[in-house]
Amino acid sequence: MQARPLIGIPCDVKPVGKWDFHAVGDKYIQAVQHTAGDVVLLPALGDQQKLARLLPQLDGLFLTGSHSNVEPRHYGEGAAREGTLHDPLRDNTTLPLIRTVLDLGMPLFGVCRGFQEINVALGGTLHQHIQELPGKMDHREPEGDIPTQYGDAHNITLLSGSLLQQWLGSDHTRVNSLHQQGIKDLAPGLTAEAVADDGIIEAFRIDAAKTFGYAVQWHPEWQYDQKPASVALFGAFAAACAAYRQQKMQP
Ligand SMILES: N[C@@H](CCC(=O)NCCCC(=O)O)C(=O)O
Repeated sequence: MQARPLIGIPCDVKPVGKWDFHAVGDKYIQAVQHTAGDVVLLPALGDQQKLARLLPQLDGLFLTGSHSNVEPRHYGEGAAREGTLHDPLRDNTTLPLIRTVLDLGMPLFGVCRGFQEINVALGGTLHQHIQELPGKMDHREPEGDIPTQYGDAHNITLLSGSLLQQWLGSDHTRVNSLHQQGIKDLAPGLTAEAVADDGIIEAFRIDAAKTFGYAVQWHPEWQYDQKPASVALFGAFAAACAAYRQQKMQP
């Protein structure tokens, strides 16, 4: 039996007691492990990390969400508000890694913070507090238990000609929402695929991606095998990772 693709997932750096740990949320690991391939957690070692030896072993990269924000200096803005949660080691790992895997043609799938990281890595910018902008909705997670927080929160419009419109056979769907940052300037080379009713971009494709290059602002890993958009997204990512591995195995 052919070995499954290997899918890299960069870790967050989170304090546990007095120590920093490199960690990834279980729901991300389960979604990727049950759809696309065997998960390989990538420690957030930033430029200490010599990924050159590891990258050739990988067949896809998945960027998770996180409560931490991308540091504004990465998109040319000043210091964030006092008390904002950042993860500089994750930034220093994912932002260069995004550009490297795109150069390699490796399938890339970003979720929430991962969606924002790809936009920043390719030259875009972010709103830092969407809910404070005139005419914008509050995209932050609702109060309540996990099923409430990850339940459908708002409509998104699937743009004409988008992959999501093709995959779902519809012009709209409903998604969960757990973020207060969002795309302000879409990076060059990204094409919006879906927008919220307030105009916030909720999905984009990476135009120059040689295989799968896609990211969404919501959380498809929640009920990854039940929600049609989740099944479509993880299915397309899985197929791309398998094809990428197959192509690498060619003599
Ligand atoms: N911090 C950013 C990104 C938000 C995000 O990824 N939320 C999910 C956190 C919990 C989880 O991993 O499910 C922002 O606030 O926009």
